[in-house]
Amino acid sequence: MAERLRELTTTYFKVWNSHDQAGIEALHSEKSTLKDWNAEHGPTRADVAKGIAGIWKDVPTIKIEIVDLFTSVTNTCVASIRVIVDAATTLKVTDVIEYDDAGLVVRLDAYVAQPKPKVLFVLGGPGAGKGTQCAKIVEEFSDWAHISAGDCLRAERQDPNSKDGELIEQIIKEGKIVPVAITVKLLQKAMVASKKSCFLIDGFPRNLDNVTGWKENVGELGAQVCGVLYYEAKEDELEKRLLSRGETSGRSDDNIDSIRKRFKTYISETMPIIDEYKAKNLVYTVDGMPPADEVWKVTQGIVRQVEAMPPM
Ligand SMILES: Nc1ncnc2c1ncn2[C@@H]1O[C@H](COP(=O)(O)OP(=O)(O)OP(=O)(O)O)[C@@H](O)[C@H]1O
Ligand SMILES: Nc1ccn([C@@H]2O[C@H](COP(=O)(O)O)[C@@H](O)[C@H]2O)c(=O)n1
Repeated sequence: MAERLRELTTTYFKVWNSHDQAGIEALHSEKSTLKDWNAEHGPTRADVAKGIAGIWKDVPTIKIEIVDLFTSVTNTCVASIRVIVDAATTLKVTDVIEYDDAGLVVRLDAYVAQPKPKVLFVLGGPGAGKGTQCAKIVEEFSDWAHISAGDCLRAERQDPNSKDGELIEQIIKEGKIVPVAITVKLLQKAMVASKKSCFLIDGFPRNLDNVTGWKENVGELGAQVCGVLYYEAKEDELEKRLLSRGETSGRSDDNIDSIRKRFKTYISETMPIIDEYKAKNLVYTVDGMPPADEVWKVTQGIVRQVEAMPPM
């Protein structure tokens, strides 16, 4: 039975790829249905074939590749397939195909996997230019949203109804890291609200607790982490930048005491995380010392590279 189902299914996709309407009709039983994420055809084979021919007409380049076939003692074959729409678009689809005793398709249900959102973590010392570069990215690349963990926490602190506001304020002033249960919830809320497909998660993950919290709450099912965009700059330059920003930012941590505490936290808690990602070859290191427009040229190239990565 298993071998027969494999043969029938392989033949089915061969005919499908030849875009032969009469050929595909002949592989369906007289009473046959087809349902996918977009449409429903049947209950006759002529109607199903007409529906499939409509897809070929709309997308003449469309092809299907079999990834895997699953069989059992039933007369149903589950096919994991790749639907190659064009050079830029491939869909991961699972077809559940039920055959009759004559080997004709009586029912085909197709399910599409939603591509996972792409994520770039953005790290670097305080004042390294993360926010400045992220703002440029979202201006140039329309699929991307900039979500700053620090901004999320500052907004939460401002919310008079938040039970975490006071704790966040104390921790930010001390240059320490807020428990991830608070931060990751805010990040997820911002991701959902943005309706974008690619995310710059700025200032995260800052420590091991952040890494664990991301894995437990978002994880590999929730996002495709494409790497870490890491801005490297010297501490004395960063101190100058932050003191200058502090003249107008109104941030309670842009003062010399908090700045020094933030550096300490960065060295002891964030650097080891960056090193871990480096060991996994996931870090795009950018020299953050030159003027912002020069840093941008490098940043731009990296985002293009990440955009070109196949979705998972
Ligand atoms: N390449 C650069 N050269 C000089 N100044 C810069 C550069 N990039 C950013 N700045 C300035 O430095 C300050 C800090 O930049 P920015 O806010 O982008 O850093 P950040 O890494 O997001 O900081 P934080 O982690 O504290 O939020 C800002 O006043 C910004 O205008
Ligand atoms: N993952 C994070 C990010 C930030 N914080 C706290 O916010 C402060 C400001 O962050 P910026 O990225 O805007 O500089 C930071 O010093 C931390 O106190 C955090 O706890 N967790």
